[in-house]
Amino acid sequence: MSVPRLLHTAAELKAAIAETLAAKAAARSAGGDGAGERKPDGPLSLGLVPTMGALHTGHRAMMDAARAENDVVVATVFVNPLQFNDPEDLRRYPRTLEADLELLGDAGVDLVFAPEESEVYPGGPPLVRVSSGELGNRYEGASRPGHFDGVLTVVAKLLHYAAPTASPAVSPVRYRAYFGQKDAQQLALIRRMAADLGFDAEIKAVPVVRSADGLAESSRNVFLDPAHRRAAAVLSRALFALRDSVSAGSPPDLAGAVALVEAEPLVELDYFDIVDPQTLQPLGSADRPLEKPALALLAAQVGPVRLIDNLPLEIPRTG
Ligand SMILES: Nc1ncnc2c1ncn2[C@@H]1O[C@H](COP(=O)(O)OP(=O)(O)OP(=O)(O)O)[C@@H](O)[C@H]1O
Ligand SMILES: CC(C)(CO)[C@@H](O)C(=O)[O-]
Ligand code: BAL
Repeated sequence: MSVPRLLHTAAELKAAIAETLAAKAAARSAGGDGAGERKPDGPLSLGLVPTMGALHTGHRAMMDAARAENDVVVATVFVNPLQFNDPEDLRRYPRTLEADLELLGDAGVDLVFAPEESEVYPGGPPLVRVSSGELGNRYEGASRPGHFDGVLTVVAKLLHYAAPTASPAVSPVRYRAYFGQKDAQQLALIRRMAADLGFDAEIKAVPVVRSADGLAESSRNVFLDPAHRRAAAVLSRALFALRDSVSAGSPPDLAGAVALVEAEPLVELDYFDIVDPQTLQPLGSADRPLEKPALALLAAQVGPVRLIDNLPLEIPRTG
């Protein structure tokens, strides 16, 4: 296991990125960069993986994806107050930096940026923020007002902090940023932000990692007691039942999937819908099979925890 370098300020991070890229470039020209599948004569690459810490196997999958594709991997650990609409949720959010650093070291991450709040927001909450627009007001945004403006604002800042700058020694550098498919609306919004505001980073999605009972891994799962944890498994069961009906060529049985969740007394459903994966516009009708690939997405309160989950719905191939 290697020990990643821990940086607390944006200036330290910039310098460490430049240094690490220069070392990779030097190792390459000396003929021993260990680039694996990457072309030794192609551009160097940097992968950024933003997180809020309390890392689990879902985060590990993102680190592994970034490690496999890039010369330098940077993870960030920052519980962003701007995206919390509920102060109690922010106060109790799990913070486990020591264990996180172990996981990140094990995953071969090069640099970890774990800033204080005063580093990211030196003048207090920022006046100017990224607006998530209409796409940020639906689903999660309807239940967590301001959440996605807070997410996009911090992601924009993190993308700036970690952006590799070209130098005579290191030029050019490919820039990739990794986000989990579990937060489907967040992913769609980050893709839109990158396109609409002209960010250089290529946005990469990592599939949802689930535990053996189907529950999507999430940092907040630690707050589920055994009964709520068992009950929460109904969410993925309902998603998979819906996907099976669609794969069989039937109209999506959304009402059936909702009924399955509603039969579980410890689970209080917030929304369950079938949407276009990019625009999150509702799709599908109870009378006709789906005409294009879609996403089933849901959120529910399970005891003290708000859980979200989603599953792609592929239309069956014809012929
Ligand atoms: N089970 C998972 N599979 C794949 N990616 C995940 C999973 N859980 C989280 N991620 C991704 O990890 C990144 C960081 O997420 P975050 O640190 O908020 O963790 P989290 O488990 O989603 O926590 P919580 O939902 O409790 O806030 C996000 O891009 C998120 O989509
Ligand atoms: C992308 C993110 C790290 C921004 O704080 C957060 O929303 C998360 O962990 O999904
Ligand atoms: N992964 C989503 C971050 C949040 O719930 O604030």
